[in-house]
Amino acid sequence: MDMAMAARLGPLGLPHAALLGSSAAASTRALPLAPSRAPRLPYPLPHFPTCRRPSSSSSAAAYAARPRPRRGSPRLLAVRAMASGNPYAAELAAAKKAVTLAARLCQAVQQDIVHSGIQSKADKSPVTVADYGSQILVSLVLKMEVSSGPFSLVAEEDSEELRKDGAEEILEEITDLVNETISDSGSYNISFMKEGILSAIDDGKSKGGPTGRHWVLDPIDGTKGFVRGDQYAIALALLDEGKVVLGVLACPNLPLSSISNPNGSSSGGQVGALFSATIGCGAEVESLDGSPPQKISVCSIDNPVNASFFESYESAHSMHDLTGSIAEKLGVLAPPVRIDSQAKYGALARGDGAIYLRFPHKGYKEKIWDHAAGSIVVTEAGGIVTDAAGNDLDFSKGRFLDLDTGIIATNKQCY
Ligand SMILES: Nc1ncnc2c1ncn2[C@@H]1O[C@H](COP(=O)(O)O)[C@@H](O)[C@H]1OP(=O)(O)O
Ligand SMILES: [Mg+2]
Repeated sequence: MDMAMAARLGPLGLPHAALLGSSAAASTRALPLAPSRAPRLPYPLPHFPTCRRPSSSSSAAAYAARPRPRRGSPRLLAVRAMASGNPYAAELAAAKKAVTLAARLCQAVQQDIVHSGIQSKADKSPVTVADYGSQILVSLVLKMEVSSGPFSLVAEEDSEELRKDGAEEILEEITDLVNETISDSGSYNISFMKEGILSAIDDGKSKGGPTGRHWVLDPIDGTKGFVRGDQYAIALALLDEGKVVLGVLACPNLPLSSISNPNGSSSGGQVGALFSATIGCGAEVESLDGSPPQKISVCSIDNPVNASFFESYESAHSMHDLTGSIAEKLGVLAPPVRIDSQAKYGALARGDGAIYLRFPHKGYKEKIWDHAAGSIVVTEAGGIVTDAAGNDLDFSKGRFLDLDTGIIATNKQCY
């Protein structure tokens, strides 16, 4: 970086040199573990038939007549979208449905990991199952719910490992878990064979780019937090002509009430938050169990002395010494709040804290699925998300973000 650039004031009113400079230690406040919830699915699961369409006419009639939640057809949803003035309302409804289903699958697996103590062993297969399972569910639900135009999904996983010899058992587990989650939800009378499961994963191979529409998915953002039994998110966004136009963040372990005061819960300790935002329509939060959405906005703190700031729980993901130093220069007095995943963007968007600082170690390339959903949730809540040089994040360049300076999210007063 040249001296002229370093001398210019950057985000947070600091010179760029201060944003990219060196260290100061800081004490931390980590978000306490979310209260555990009873698993909704056993794991590992018993094996189910891979196709469960009812065969006899009487069981078919009973199956068809079972109580199911009401949902609109894609055409009806599109009409509602136009009527409500939100041109992406159908996509938003589909996105919420997709991540809610994926969150159920992930919660079941996380409960099993935590209860069995698997996280202390080298066996990563439960995480793998949840990662793939989440991506498959989101891919399948989007394809079933959003019928207009070609389907493009930029997502983290592909099926290469699952197609290798020796992966049959884990593929069967994933297939069963996906089918069981769909069946339990009561939303669809359908189940999938292994080939359908593999191709749903591979739908996520899109390269994205500046033209057309692309869904962007991190099936489990914050894998480390997921394995620890802590925070993680299912993050889904929609790009239209290179811009993020919609984002949803399912945060199954995030308290519904503010985490700025972990002892002062106002919603009975309920966990499981679903953040959503559509361009020009603001941001909302609702419970993953289906409470009505409520508008959210970033906090109005204008003096960093009164601010708290978020950063990665993992020091391998963001340089804690650098962020500590930036916070010190800003005059922030509170210790950092360290939590995993894009749950940080959600918490910032509803005003739980004022600043999120992310400075990965040199050489790390940020992927678009790690910021697309979170950034629109924050900007639609009235906040700002830029790189450390003050540039907007550019999601139109393919699977990676073209930046190497770190990311800052905050409200307009502190920026
Ligand atoms: N070395 C790294 N530096 C920065 N981020 C990383 C690194 N390794 C993985 N990540 C990603 O950082 C994100 C989590 O960041 P945070 O620390 O804010 O929770 C995840 O997307 C995680 O990937 P993954 O989604 O595979 O877990
Ligand atoms: Mg991620």
